[in-house]
Amino acid sequence: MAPEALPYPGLVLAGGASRRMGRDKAGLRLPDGRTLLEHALAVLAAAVTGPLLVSTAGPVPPGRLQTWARAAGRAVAVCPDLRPGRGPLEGIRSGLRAVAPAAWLAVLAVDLPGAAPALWIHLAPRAGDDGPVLPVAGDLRQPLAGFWPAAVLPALEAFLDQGGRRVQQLLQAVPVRWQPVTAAGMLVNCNTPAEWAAWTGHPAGARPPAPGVE
Ligand SMILES: Nc1nc2c(ncn2[C@@H]2O[C@H](COP(=O)(O)OP(=O)(O)OP(=O)(O)O)[C@@H](O)[C@H]2O)c(=O)[nH]1
Repeated sequence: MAPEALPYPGLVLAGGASRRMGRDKAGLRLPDGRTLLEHALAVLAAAVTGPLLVSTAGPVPPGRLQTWARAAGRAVAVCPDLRPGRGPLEGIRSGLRAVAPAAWLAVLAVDLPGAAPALWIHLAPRAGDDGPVLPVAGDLRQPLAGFWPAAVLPALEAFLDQGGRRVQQLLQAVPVRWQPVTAAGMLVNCNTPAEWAAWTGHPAGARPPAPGVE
């Protein structure tokens, strides 16, 4: 892990249906042979020192945890959605509950292949933060790579219980620190086969981006 790694738990969001991609995004392979999930686990393992969780829609086959632990370089646990099929906010809710009483959870969606550990170190929660700390590069806001606080859990639970799903809608109702970053490639997600082809054909797809994010 990076020397500046932060003392928080980490959660990789990997419970989506990947409808637009047409196959499970978590299993897509980067040019270096690792799956997107293995890559995401290695990124969070370098960024934070706390327990690592994989947020899934349900239980995972036996043996999967060992593969994930090898990728992370330390133990990994599964965090199944308490109520599956409700989108990434359900994964974050289930993750925040699983790591209680931790004050902060480092979150990374599995479909963000450009994210690097320096992003979380740049976003590090500060005294006075009482809502998610999330990156923005120009017009590109990325709510699924950053820090989510336990303090947001009551609002998040109420939002989900009322049938809310859209992350942007929740973020209008809670305080957010949008932290500017210049490395926009860290925030780009791959949802479709065309976006994936564009990413893996890009030189940055073959290696982690440069560590600086400011
Ligand atoms: N735990 C959990 N993660 C989810 C869920 N839905 C989406 N995610 C994750 O959230 C991130 C963003 O997902 P989306 O692109 O919005 O949805 P998706 O289901 O992956 O893809 P589409 O079916 O094409 O919309 C990805 O890392 C997904 O794995 C869910 O219901 N539970």
